Amino acid sequence: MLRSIQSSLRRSKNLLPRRGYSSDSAPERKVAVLGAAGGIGQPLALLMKLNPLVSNLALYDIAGTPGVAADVSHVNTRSEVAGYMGEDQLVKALEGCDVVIIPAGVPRKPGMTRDDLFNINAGIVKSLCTAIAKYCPHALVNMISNPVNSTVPIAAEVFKKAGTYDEKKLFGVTMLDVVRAKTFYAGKANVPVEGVNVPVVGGHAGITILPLFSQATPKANNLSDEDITALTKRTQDGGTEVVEAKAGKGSATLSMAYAGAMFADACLKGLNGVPDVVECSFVQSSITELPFFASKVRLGKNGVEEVLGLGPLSDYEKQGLESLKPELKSSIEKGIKFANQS
Ligand SMILES: NC(=O)C1=CN([C@@H]2O[C@H](COP(=O)(O)OP(=O)(O)OC[C@H]3O[C@@H](n4cnc5c(N)ncnc54)[C@H](O)[C@@H]3O)[C@@H](O)[C@H]2O)C=CC1
Ligand SMILES: O=C([O-])CC(=O)C(=O)O
Repeated sequence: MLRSIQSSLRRSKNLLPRRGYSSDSAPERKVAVLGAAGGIGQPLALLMKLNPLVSNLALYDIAGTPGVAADVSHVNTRSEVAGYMGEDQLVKALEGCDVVIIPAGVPRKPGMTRDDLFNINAGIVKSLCTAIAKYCPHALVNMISNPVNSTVPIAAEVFKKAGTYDEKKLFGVTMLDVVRAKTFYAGKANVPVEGVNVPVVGGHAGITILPLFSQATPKANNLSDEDITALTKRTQDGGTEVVEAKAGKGSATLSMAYAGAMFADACLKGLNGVPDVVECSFVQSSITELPFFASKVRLGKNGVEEVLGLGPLSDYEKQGLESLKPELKSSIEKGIKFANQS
């Protein structure tokens, strides 16, 4: 069973190392999941337990982690698993971490925007990042908690205040937008999804999510302008599609855990010196006038090695880019303001 999960993950996109070393020679890497007992946290914990690049897996939450950790720890893979519960144990969870993944916070219910989560999640992210600055200031931080367009700027401000900010080490996880764009494109273009690539830029909410289908590979000649508009809208509304289908029981958890595990795996590969690891992420950026922006990023031994440019855009995408800027700008400013006044 494990073999078949691992080989299907390997087939789907190299969650396991491709080259350079086997799991026996992979360096020690500690990964923490903060919010590990939640809807995303639990399957993400399992997927990180399946990743042979991880040697220590720390599962932290305000409640429920002993059970999740005991359960996941029985899986016969490389990493040692430990559960930590409550603020007193946060230091132990964070000490020595190479990568910290944060899916802590409340999810949406039907009718809510991601920004409606700000009031609760901003405080959670702020306090977790304060602890990260103290106990593992050099870790790569993978921010999943929404609204990502604001929680990443909050994290940056907290780290700046603590004197530990390194823009190469802070990532908003927008991988689920890429996962969705690939799936929807493959379905519409009728091509095998395994070989599909679609960059998604901008941010992670509604129209700030801008999939660049003009750059999708393999090229599909069977898609009309209407198809591209529909694919764009479906990618932008993918989160809402799941929120509505779950009808009050939360938002995407399983697909998010998959996307989060893929992104953390890319970060670990970069840290380990695997060349040419490129994924989309919401990072500090100068490719537009906005201080944070999602785009393709090359990952390396220090985190972000290079923020890649947008590449050629279609007229439709150029329009989308201009339309998203005011909303993204105000979400970024909201995060910065919160971090500095509270
Ligand atoms: N970036 C993205 O693409 C996506 C982001 N999300 C976001 O991820 C977040 C989590 O979603 P779910 O796992 O579905 O929610 P959930 O409610 O199932 O789980 C959240 C977990 O966070 C924990 N938590 C709350 N405060 C905490 C704190 N101070 N320290 C540690 N843990 C804490 C809770 O105890 C709970 O176990 C939400 O904000 C959601 O909007 C969800 C899907 C996609
Ligand atoms: O839609 C939500 O609230 C959760 C999320 O960010 C996503 O699924 O993309």
